[in-house]
Parts: sequence; structure tokens; C-alpha cells
Amino acid sequence: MLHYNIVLIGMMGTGKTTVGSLLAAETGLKLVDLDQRIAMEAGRSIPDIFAAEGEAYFRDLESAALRRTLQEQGIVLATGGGAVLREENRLAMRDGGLVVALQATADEILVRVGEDPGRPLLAGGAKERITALLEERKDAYAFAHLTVDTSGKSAEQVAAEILTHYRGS
Ligand SMILES: Nc1ncnc2c1ncn2[C@@H]1O[C@H](COP(=O)(O)OP(=O)(O)OP(=O)(O)O)[C@@H](O)[C@H]1O
Ligand SMILES: O=C(O)C1=C[C@@H](O)[C@@H](O)[C@H](O)C1
Ligand SMILES: [Mg+2]
Repeated sequence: MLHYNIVLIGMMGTGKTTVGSLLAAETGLKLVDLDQRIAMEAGRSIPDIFAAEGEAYFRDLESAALRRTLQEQGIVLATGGGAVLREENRLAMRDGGLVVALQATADEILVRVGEDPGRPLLAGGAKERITALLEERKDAYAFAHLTVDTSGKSAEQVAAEILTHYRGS
């Protein structure tokens, strides 16, 4: 098999954690959620890190955690929505596993995440922020080996689609 790890990328609310957990259950790979790992290692929540230290500090923690995590084998890695922003991260992901981008429309993302205060980058108008971030980041998500449109599909359908590719890769 060419790729052992599966790396899920995509905007907030595209289903990385949900689909990642289904993939882990189906394959026996271990689910690692990068946001959860960063928060656990820092001993505080992601909104707290953003508020106290700023986004650049969070991105440094994220890059370091990503690099370390990708040294593991046999994982499904659900990354944070902005983990693709740095080129070094994109290269590490492509080297580290089958990179799958999950896509959804801004309207669908809004329904899924609501006005969640746990997502600092959506503060001050979730719909506008989601639309702007999707536009800003569309090139950054395009490096994936596989892109799956999740609109109108259940998380189970999305996971099944990914597994077909994973098993054939
Ligand atoms: N294919 C889907 N169809 C409908 N709802 C979904 C789908 N996938 C996930 N969801 C729901 O959308 C919400 C967000 O999903 P999830 O937390 O998995 O996204 P995420 O990509 O991990 O977001 P974040 O980047 O913020 O961690 C959850 O309530 C989840 O149940
Ligand atoms: O899209 C983003 O930039 C983010 C997404 C979340 O997963 C977290 O990593 C954090 O809230 C930043
Ligand atoms: Mg998640």
C-alpha cells in the first residue's frame, strides 16, 4: 500500500473529526485529532490560546504538533481547518499519508457549526467569515490526493468513498 496514514483536511465543519472517527473504526487505524492534541499539550483550549497568544503562536504549535504526529504510522489524522496554510505543513502531510480534502458549501458549514464560540476565526459573523475563509483558502486545500464533496452526503457515505480510494492506493 502506498499510503498508510490518512490525513483529513478541510474547513471547519466539513466533517474531519466525524469522518475520521468512522474511518478509524472501519480500518483499525488510530484517530488523532490535531486540535485536541494541541489543546491537551498546551493545557488550555484553542480559543484560550488564540485569545492569550494570538494566531501566529497557535500556528507554530500546530506546525510542531503536525510534524511530530506524522512521524507515527497507522493513524487517521483530523487536522485543523487552517493547518494547510503553511507550505511546510502541506509538504509534511503529502509525505505522511493519503491526504483527503473534505468540501462543503458555506451554507452547509454554517448549519453544521452554528455560532460555535469554540471556533475563534468565526467570531463576528460566521456566514461572512466562512465565505471569506473558503475563498482565501481554496488554493491551499487543492494539494490533496483526493477531494470529496460532502454536501448532501452522510458522514458514513463520505467515509465509504474515502475507503474505496484508500484500499485501492
Ligand atoms: N457529512 C455530514 N453531513 C452532515 N453533518 C455532518 C457531516 N459530517 C459532519 N457533520 C456534522 O457537522 C458538525 C461538524 O463536524 P466535525 O466536527 O466532524 O467537523 P470538523 O471538520 O472536524 O470541524 P473542525 O475543523 O472545527 O474541527 C458535527 O455536528 C457533525 O455531526
Ligand atoms: O480554520 C482554522 O483556521 C481553524 C480551525 C480549527 O480546526 C482550529 O484549528 C482553529 O480554530 C483554527
Ligand atoms: Mg474537528
